[in-house]
Amino acid sequence: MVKITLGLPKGSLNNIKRGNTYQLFVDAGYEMKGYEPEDESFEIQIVNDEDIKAFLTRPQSSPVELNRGMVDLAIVGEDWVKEESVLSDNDITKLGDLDYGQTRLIMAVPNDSPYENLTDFFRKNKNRDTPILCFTEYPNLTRKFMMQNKGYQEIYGDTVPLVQVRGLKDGNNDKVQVINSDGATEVYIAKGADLIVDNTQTGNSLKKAGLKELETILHSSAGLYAGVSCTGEKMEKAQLIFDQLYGAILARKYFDVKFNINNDIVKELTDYLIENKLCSDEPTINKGSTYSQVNVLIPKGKFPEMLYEIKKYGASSIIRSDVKQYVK
Ligand SMILES: Nc1ncnc2c1ncn2[C@@H]1O[C@H](COP(=O)(O)OP(=O)(O)OP(=O)(O)O)[C@@H](O)[C@H]1O
Ligand SMILES: O=P(O)(O)OC[C@H]1O[C@H](OP(=O)(O)OP(=O)(O)O)[C@H](O)[C@@H]1O
Repeated sequence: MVKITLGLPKGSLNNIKRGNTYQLFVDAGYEMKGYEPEDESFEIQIVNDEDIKAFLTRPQSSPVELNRGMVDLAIVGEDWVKEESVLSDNDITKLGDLDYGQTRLIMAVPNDSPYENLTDFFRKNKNRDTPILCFTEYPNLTRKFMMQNKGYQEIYGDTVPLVQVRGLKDGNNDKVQVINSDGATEVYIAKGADLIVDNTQTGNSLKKAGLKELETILHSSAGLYAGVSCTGEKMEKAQLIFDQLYGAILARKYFDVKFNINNDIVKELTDYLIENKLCSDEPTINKGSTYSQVNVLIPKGKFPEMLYEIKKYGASSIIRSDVKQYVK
């Protein structure tokens, strides 16, 4: 089988508190070396799947690498895929969402600012002499968002805010400037910026910096994305990897429950479980001489309700286990 190259994220998406990609792979049945959080190596070994060649990648670099065929597949936040594709179409295909790394990209100002939203901000700053400064790691999305704003259009028409990425400048409206930040973005307000655009998750960083949200630009979470070089057999393999990862994600939401019930009550109980969606398709029944063992897969949140009800049917020897994989 052909080898597939996979970019695995460093930073927040491999942080035990924020988005533990390493644990996801372990839960999905992959044996990994060199990707333990805070002890990552540049090359990562997936010991029990030699068809995958994995590299540690900064999420903000993954879209470029996917677009240029440097990696076939990558786990990356949707925010970075969108930041990369603002100016031109890309050939990145989303295989699916992985249900972690949830953040919002927001625009923020100091807590004591008088602005209600970005339109209000532009209107109230209409006559100032100095340029409006906005710092962000996402200059493309920020500029696009500003240009779509009603207040911006009223004052600056279809001019393009100046974007500066280090020495490189682009745009024709130097009254509104979007400047690239490489991190610790919220601190720029204390240093004189008017606006920042940054990710928020718990809201702690904004609170610490004394900032409030003015606008939400987008919601993001981690996903598995395929690049231009991921075709044919590689795409088939990519799909299998997604199914395996998603199986582990789905499994986290379910319990595997077994219990014994008198044979006389099996029919009534089966109807109850199916009607109340307390099993996937139907309960598995293992019939004995007097008692049957019933086995169901149920969403975790439904367990207390089910326990209460099956006790009324006389259930005994109730066993609840975690599920490692659930591929529907
Ligand atoms: N606090 C957070 N919680 C969960 N996910 C986050 C958080 N901050 C950023 N992310 C997501 O993690 C991905 C990586 O973010 P990004 O590379 O900007 O920062 P980082 O994790 O600090 O990495 P680095 O230290 O390499 O800059 C992005 O897709 C982003 O949406
Ligand atoms: O809402 P919160 O839970 O506080 O998370 C949001 C913070 O997390 C990220 O920063 P990170 O800590 O990765 O550092 P950075 O700003 O240097 O990228 C992001 O850029 C925010 O600053």
